[in-house]
Amino acid sequence: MYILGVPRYANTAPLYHFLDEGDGVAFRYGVPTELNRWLLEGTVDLSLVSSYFYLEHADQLRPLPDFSVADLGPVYSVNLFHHAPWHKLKNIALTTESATSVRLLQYLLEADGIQAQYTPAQGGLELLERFDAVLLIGDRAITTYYGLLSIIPESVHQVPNQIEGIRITDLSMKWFERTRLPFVFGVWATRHNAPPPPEIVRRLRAARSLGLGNLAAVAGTEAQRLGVPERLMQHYLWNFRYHLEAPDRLGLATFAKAVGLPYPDDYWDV
Ligand SMILES: C=C(O[C@@H]1C=C(C(=O)O)C=C[C@H]1O)C(=O)O
Repeated sequence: MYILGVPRYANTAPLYHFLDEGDGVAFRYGVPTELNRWLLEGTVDLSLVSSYFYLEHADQLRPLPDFSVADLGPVYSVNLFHHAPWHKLKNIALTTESATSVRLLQYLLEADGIQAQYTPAQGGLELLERFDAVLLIGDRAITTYYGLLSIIPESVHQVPNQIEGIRITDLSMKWFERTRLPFVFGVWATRHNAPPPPEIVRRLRAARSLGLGNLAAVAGTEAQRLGVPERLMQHYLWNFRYHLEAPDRLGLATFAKAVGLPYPDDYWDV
């Protein structure tokens, strides 16, 4: 049985919604930090991994050439929630689900000359009683944001970045303001010694085509699962870049350089 590591997030549903288990393929669900670990351990064969984790373990992992969770500008689900202004942040609670966004946050703060203390913590906005800021990603970031919004704005230019004294800083937007590049949060990888079977990659690509071609159906399912309006989920999903195209690779290379890691530029030829 070939085991696929599947994220538990709405943001990857367009890739998996139309992918069937069976015919030699089984799913194992987890959050990015779990998937990262399982891929390295060998308990999954092909998986989404955090881009930062991939860069750190490029001696052992090689990505598919054309799969990513990336975006240009806002992502809406990698959010720092905080009361104090960005430049005053000292004491930050970090999601335990993410490798990439934790490193991205640290980079962005240090680039602005801010030295903060970081504490892994589980929870949501209640952590703001003990910390200056809390970093959330994925479904939790989306539902937390939605919980603060009293209306869904008509235009993206009306999405508030401060609600009832809580500031919402979108880390991908911050990255864009600094670099003018896309940000790659996740790639799909296998271990060096285990090339991806072409038939599986073909199935993944076919599922992605169906998912993106039928995005309203995918968004409908995910909106219901998370209890958010379909219109919000549709916009959230069509904003992603799922093909690791040249601008995304440039963004990834720039992130590697920013965090002092080599960028291998080495993908499976599949
Ligand atoms: C954009 C997101 O991307 C996810 C974030 C990841 C990370 O930060 O390590 C890894 C994979 C992505 O699916 C998100 O969950 O909000």
